[in-house]
Amino acid sequence: MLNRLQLGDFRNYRQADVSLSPSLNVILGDNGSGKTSLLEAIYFIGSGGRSFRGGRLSRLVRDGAEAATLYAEVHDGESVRRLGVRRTPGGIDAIKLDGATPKALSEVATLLPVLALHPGSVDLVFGASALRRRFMDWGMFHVEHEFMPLWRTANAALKQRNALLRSGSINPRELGFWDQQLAQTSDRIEGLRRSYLKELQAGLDDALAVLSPDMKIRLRLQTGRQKGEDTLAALQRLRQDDIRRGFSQAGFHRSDIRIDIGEVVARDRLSRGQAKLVAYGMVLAQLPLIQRVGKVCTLLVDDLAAELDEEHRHRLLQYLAMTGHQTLITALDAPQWAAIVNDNNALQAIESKMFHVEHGKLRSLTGSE
Ligand SMILES: Nc1ncnc2c1ncn2[C@@H]1O[C@H](COP(=O)(O)OP(=O)(O)OP(=O)(O)O)[C@@H](O)[C@H]1O
Repeated sequence: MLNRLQLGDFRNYRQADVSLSPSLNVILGDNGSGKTSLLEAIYFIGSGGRSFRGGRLSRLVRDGAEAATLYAEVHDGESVRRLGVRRTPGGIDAIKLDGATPKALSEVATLLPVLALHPGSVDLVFGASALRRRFMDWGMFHVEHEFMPLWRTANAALKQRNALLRSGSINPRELGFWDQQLAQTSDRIEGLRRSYLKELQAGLDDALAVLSPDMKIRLRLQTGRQKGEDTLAALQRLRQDDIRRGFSQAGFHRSDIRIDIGEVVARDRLSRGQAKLVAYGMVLAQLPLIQRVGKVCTLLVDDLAAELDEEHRHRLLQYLAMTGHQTLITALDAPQWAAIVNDNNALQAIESKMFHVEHGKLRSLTGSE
């Protein structure tokens, strides 16, 4: 979990230094004050340099500044690790972990597992398949040791096969070799994803039992292949079409999570509000899986009041109070937060910290920092 975060020239923050509670952290501030940016900084560190809101990453650097700097003290269960990152508008140009220099921020992404519930989360239901693939692969990356090396091998095979398809002079034996490589690694990834989705389903059932007890959602891996066909057979069936298009149409990179409600595809049936609950449920379903391998997640919850009605906000907070993961949650002001917490005894019992942010200046309302 994240103990301490320092920011320099990140979005509208010139400087910030914050010591976080291991349980609940409430960030209060008006619209445009810097609440989301704080969550975004944490997500950036934990996700290997991504943002959960769209837009160009070059905009993370404060206007007029040369580079944004982020420094985090992360408790990884055994000791405190110190991570520093510098990002210029052009990209990350320095990383330090306990004095050493990792090659990429993604190399240290196991350090701080972060999940976010935010206005874009609903895209897990309505958005493109790539988002759902990334979502399940994120979980496997944290819980399944074999996954990352396997994914890298599969990705290399995919690149080689695609390059060959586009080369204009295709040696059938060489293509056959890459078919085998891509098919073998894809089938193994598919096996891991199927097991992962089974566990995720159990977590989703638990989360929805609190969030929206009447909603029964089923998750299944969708491969896009014909019934009874394995990846190698699909690659061979699609070979001529792949050559014409210049890319591979079967493999690990085409899987998707099919989300059903009853017998219907959820995105064709659910309202936007219901889809948000499903998406939140899916994100929360990752928490127990991460916990099982001895890790603690940092959960970022942005703009809850704008996202859910009162009843579902209440239910979500009830669930969060049960999870025991480090949470940061934003709200406009103390009365709004009080209304959100309302009579939630479980939440009131949690040791929390409260912060206020105004024009990129953060101050603690509970501690001495
Ligand atoms: N690169 C940048 N340099 C300076 N300011 C920036 C930069 N990028 C965004 N901002 C500004 O930072 C401010 C904080 O934005 P942020 O999204 O964190 O606000 P927020 O408190 O979450 O607001 P809301 O409640 O409206 O969601 C905004 O005024 C935004 O215009």
